[in-house]
Amino acid sequence: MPSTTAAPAAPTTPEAPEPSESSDGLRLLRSGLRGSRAPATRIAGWSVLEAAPALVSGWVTAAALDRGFLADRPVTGVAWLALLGVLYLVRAVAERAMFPHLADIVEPLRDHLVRRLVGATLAEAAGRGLALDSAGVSRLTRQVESVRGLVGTLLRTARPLAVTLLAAIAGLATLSPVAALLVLPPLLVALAVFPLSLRAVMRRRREVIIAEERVSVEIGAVLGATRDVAALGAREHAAGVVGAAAREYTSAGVAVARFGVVRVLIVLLGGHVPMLALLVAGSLMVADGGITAGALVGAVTYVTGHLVPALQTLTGSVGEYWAQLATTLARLATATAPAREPESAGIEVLDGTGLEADRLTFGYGPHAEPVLRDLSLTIPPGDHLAVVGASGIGKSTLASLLAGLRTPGGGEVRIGGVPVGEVGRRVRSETIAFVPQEAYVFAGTVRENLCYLNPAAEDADLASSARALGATELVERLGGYDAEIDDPATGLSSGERQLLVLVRVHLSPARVVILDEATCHLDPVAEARAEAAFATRPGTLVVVAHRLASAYRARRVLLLDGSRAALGTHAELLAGNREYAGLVGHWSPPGGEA
Ligand SMILES: Nc1ncnc2c1ncn2[C@@H]1O[C@H](COP(=O)(O)OP(=O)(O)OP(=O)(O)O)[C@@H](O)[C@H]1O
Repeated sequence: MPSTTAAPAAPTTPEAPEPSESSDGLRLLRSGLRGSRAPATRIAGWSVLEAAPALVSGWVTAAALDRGFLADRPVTGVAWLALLGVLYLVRAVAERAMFPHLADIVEPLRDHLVRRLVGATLAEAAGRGLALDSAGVSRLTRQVESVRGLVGTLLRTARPLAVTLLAAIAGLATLSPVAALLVLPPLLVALAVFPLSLRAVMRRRREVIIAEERVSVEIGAVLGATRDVAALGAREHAAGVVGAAAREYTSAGVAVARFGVVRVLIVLLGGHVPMLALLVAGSLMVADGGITAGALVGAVTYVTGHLVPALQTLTGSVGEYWAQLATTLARLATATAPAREPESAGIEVLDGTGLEADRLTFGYGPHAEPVLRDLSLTIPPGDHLAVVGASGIGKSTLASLLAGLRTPGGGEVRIGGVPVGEVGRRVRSETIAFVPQEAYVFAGTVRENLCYLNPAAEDADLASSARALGATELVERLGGYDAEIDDPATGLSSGERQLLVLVRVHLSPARVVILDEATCHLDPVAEARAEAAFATRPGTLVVVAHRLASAYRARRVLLLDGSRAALGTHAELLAGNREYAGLVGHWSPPGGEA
């Protein structure tokens, strides 16, 4: 996908999903389950067989007692119980038969989420002109795996639980309506209270998950800055930051544990109170002949064998799984949502495209040593500047600051006299094209790829840009402008992808082009041709150079050297700057390019 510019990336601090995010999560789940009707119907069919023991267990127990053991016919009693045994075998077969259909729901869901996630991440990288956040993708892919696992687990626990509850209630109501009247009211109240309590429990469980993440983020930040922590004597500060996160985690865990009492109350109300009512009122009714002893024991079987365990599972593991699922889905929904335009559009008209860096300071992290410190620089419209310096000195960082992709810690970057962060996103992306080393070509036609930043481009413009970049042969080899590029990752070499992206940017309206090692996979001749094509195109060219030739070709060279910077022509720097002369010497081994 194209490389262009946009607003700086927001920090990714974990936050509790808002209710709207939760419903976004549910919508995401629904969209992932949309094609699952057929396996769901098959699972429902097997669930009927699975429900058989829960449905008839009370009936069979009552018959075994009334017609068998209590009527002095033990063989009949055993035969009834044997029938129950057979039904449990049937249930085992049904559960086994269901597994492939569960996979038919869970695996397409996973594929759907991964597709959404990768698509959104690519679109984000293309829209912001930033390198692909592969660490973020892999973190979110783990969350997709966790959704897949949780949905599978819920299908294996919550589904049979619902089936058992319904079957046991139906069995009890038909076995003894009187016993059902004793059991159902408190059970239904408990079932009605459960969703209300679940919201509160879920909120607390989410807080635990978020607090846990915060602990790992803080530990990661401290571990990543151990040298700075030691150098600045900030051990106590670091310990305090991690300690605060750990305390937050502990208190969130304690709050969840306290809420465990609600779970006990629901099981007590829905399971044990009916049980007590059955034992007290039922024994009186047996004495009166209102209910047989077998039916009473059958009713007790429904309560102890099915309803109490179902309530325990519902308030325990199912609630836990659901809380985790809702949290993870909300995160994924946020991560896969299409990027929203900022409310305020920013400045819409630029008075010129001159770039100014004014006392620019930037460090990765609030306590990290700045990569750039107090750097001032003016790049007039039409300039051709090469940025050079040792590896890791901050060339790419400067390039992304100039493009407005990062927010400086101090100072500012202006374009046309306006702080680059205040320029509207559309205007900025039309004015500045930032081309990173990683070239994004998306699946689609050659034309769609080349015209992404200039959809109105005519064939003549396309041909002219392709010719200027030396990409005509590549376009022909791909089958022309309307040929499909099915698999850019494997069907094109890195150099070919870079060439296509360079044509795309050459064709764009951008009047400031920043090439951040965007030609590193081209051979020196192709690279020279590409730079010449941009240098002769109207506008400003900034090249983060990885070969001496780029500096040699540029009108001016900026040498970054730790906290200092030197600016001049290649010849001026070579004559007057020892570091630059050293860099040129390092760059130009005997017989090497220059
Ligand atoms: N996202 C990041 N988080 C933390 N540190 C970073 C990040 N990106 C770069 N750095 C560090 O900032 C410093 C400057 O990096 P930068 O990529 O700007 O250097 P560079 O001069 O472009 O290097 P190279 O020539 O190797 O590409 C390096 O020490 C690098 O490790």
